[in-house]
Amino acid sequence: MIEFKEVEKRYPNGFLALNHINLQIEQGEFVAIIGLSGAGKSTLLRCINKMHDITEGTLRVNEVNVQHMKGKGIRNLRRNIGMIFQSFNLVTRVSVLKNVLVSFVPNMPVWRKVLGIFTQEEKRQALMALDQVGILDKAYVRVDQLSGGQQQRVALARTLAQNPQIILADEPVASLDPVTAKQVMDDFKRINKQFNMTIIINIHHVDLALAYATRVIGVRSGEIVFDGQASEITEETLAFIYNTTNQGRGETEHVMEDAITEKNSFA
Ligand SMILES: Nc1ncnc2c1ncn2[C@@H]1O[C@H](COP(=O)(O)OP(=O)(O)OP(=O)(O)O)[C@@H](O)[C@H]1O
Repeated sequence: MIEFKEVEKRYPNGFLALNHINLQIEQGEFVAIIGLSGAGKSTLLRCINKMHDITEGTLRVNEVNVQHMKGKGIRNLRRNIGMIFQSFNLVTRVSVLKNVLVSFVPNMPVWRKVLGIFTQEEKRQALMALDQVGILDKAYVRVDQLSGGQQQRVALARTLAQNPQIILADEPVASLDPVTAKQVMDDFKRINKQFNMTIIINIHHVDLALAYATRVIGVRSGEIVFDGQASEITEETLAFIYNTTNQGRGETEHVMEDAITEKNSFA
């Protein structure tokens, strides 16, 4: 379980990116985090695996307090939490299989790391992970010869080989075409069901969020303004999350007004 209690994240420059975050995510949930650009989605996600440190409150992952973790504790936390990025983060000049085998490196003795030697069991696990995302036939192909969707699947296989309980995905389909994006979301859904892995995705495509996630968290200006089932989301809720109602004046409106004022001052 992931548990935020009154969490705040203030960046070193003083900017308050997260405020009053109270959240419990149970093992096996499929959660989509939505909100405007700059709302705090990535910050929220990256606090979970300690890529960012929270500045107030408590954050626990499987009952363990994350903010006091150091060295080995952080490595153990990250072994249990896979992370997927929009940019795939693969080594493109080497084979798909080598990229997946890298997931075993944190557990390897130094001499094996230096020599890049992997056991038969590690190779078997890496190939199984590739099979789970449907690209086993690409195992010996160089990553730069794959499409964007295939590369994201390699990234997913690398995370799966690590056998985590939780997968955090930061805009995993943002750079993919709609059909490929759907295929990658299908992979996430299948993995979520098959292995009861918790999946938490930051996503700009609201239609995909509603179609795939069972729970949706709406973030606006660093605060959670919606937390519920995807089926509960209405047009009004979305307008509120995305700040397009009369309830709040969005930054866009200010910018538009400033632009009009500026234009008139030149008239
Ligand atoms: N290192 C940093 N120092 C100061 N402010 C930061 C830092 N990183 C992010 N921010 C600010 O924190 C806010 C939240 O950023 P974050 O990246 O979490 O938003 P987001 O909702 O993920 O946006 P996007 O959808 O564009 O990725 C933004 O206003 C951003 O400018």
